[in-house]
Amino acid sequence: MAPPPAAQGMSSSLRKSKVTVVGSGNWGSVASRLIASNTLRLDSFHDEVRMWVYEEKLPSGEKLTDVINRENENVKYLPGFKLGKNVIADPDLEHAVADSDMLVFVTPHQFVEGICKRLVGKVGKDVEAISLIKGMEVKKEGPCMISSLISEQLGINCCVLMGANIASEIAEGKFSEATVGYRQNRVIAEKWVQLFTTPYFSVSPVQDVEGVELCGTLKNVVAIAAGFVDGLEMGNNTKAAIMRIGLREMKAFSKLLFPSVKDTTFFESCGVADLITTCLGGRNRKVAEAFAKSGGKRSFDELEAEMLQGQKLQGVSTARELYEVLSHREWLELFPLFTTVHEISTGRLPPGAIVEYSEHKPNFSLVQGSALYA
Ligand SMILES: NC(=O)C1=CN([C@@H]2O[C@H](COP(=O)(O)OP(=O)(O)OC[C@H]3O[C@@H](n4cnc5c(N)ncnc54)[C@H](O)[C@@H]3O)[C@@H](O)[C@H]2O)C=CC1
Ligand SMILES: O=C(CO)COP(=O)(O)O
Repeated sequence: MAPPPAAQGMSSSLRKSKVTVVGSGNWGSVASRLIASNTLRLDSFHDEVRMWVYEEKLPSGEKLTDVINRENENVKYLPGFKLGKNVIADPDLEHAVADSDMLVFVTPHQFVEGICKRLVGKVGKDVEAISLIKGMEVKKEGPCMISSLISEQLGINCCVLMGANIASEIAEGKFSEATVGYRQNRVIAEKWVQLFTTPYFSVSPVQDVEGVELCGTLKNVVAIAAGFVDGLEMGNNTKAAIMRIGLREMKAFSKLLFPSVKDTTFFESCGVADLITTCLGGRNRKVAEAFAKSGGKRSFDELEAEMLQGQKLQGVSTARELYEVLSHREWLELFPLFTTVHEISTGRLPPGAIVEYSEHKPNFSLVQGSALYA
């Protein structure tokens, strides 16, 4: 008879686990740095951390991977911070994950499916994964969370880590919290907590993968709305109103999609705290502010390329994906803020519509018997 999940976790924890980080952007680099400080300290992990790099040429003509391995620094996505000598950058995806027991996925969400396709059959079934990726995919069958995509394509378990985690602040060692969402195996969740926790990075496990991941995903759409408000100089009260309405839509949408999502998850770092930090200091907010200042005349793609130097926004594409789900299920009227963000981002409405539209009360009767907005 197979041992119970807890016992499986115990026996695997006796071996040293090898960790690979799949992704090397701004958060990917900071996550690698956090992890590498812990694998050196903790006996249960191999010291070396592999970091898969989507290879690119720098203006100097050198390959990014070569420079990272020479300087021990991701000069493009996290300049000014050493990663730790035990971080090895690897441009070969299949090689980077070979022999790893623990995979940390941290790329912009639009690239995950392609990455997973390349990894099918290359990852053992007992490998554990965690996704730090905020976003979702929309399939014919409906929305698919990134952790499910990883799990289904690779046939492995996948937890999530989300939270109020602006990467540059964590790189500077400023105190932050994060939430690990897990499905059943608490032992595995604790192992991820151990791998990420430092004196300035406090991680708590919550048994609610979908709730944690939807919080991280949906707050990026609210941050776009907050950026519009900033660009139009509407003030703090309006921004707070947008955040409140946004949080309410986040909770309602999450529970419609997954009734198992817990109310308490919205009070964890992944919930209200991430919403606040992203609406105050995130990239989605910043670019949306510039979009509104331009009166919607400059496109998000253009502003992203100009302002973020290779870093990627997730909020605009998530708003589009969300809109697809909402219109397919005839839920558009239930989620006026989410809907309006997409309509403004695509130029169908002017930035000022963010307030005119999102203050409308949703039509509760559309969801029969639901106490979603109670
Ligand atoms: N940066 C932050 O403060 C935080 C980011 N996140 C989330 O982490 C995830 C990853 O974001 P970051 O690490 O910040 O990335 P980033 O936005 O800084 O960098 C973009 C990354 O995408 C890579 N890339 C470009 N084209 C690619 C392709 N065709 N295939 C694969 N990779 C490609 C680039 O090489 C680079 O590593 C996102 O879902 C984001 O929402 C979560 C918390 C904080
Ligand atoms: O997710 C984040 C903070 O937790 C980062 O948000 P941005 O992508 O808007 O910078």
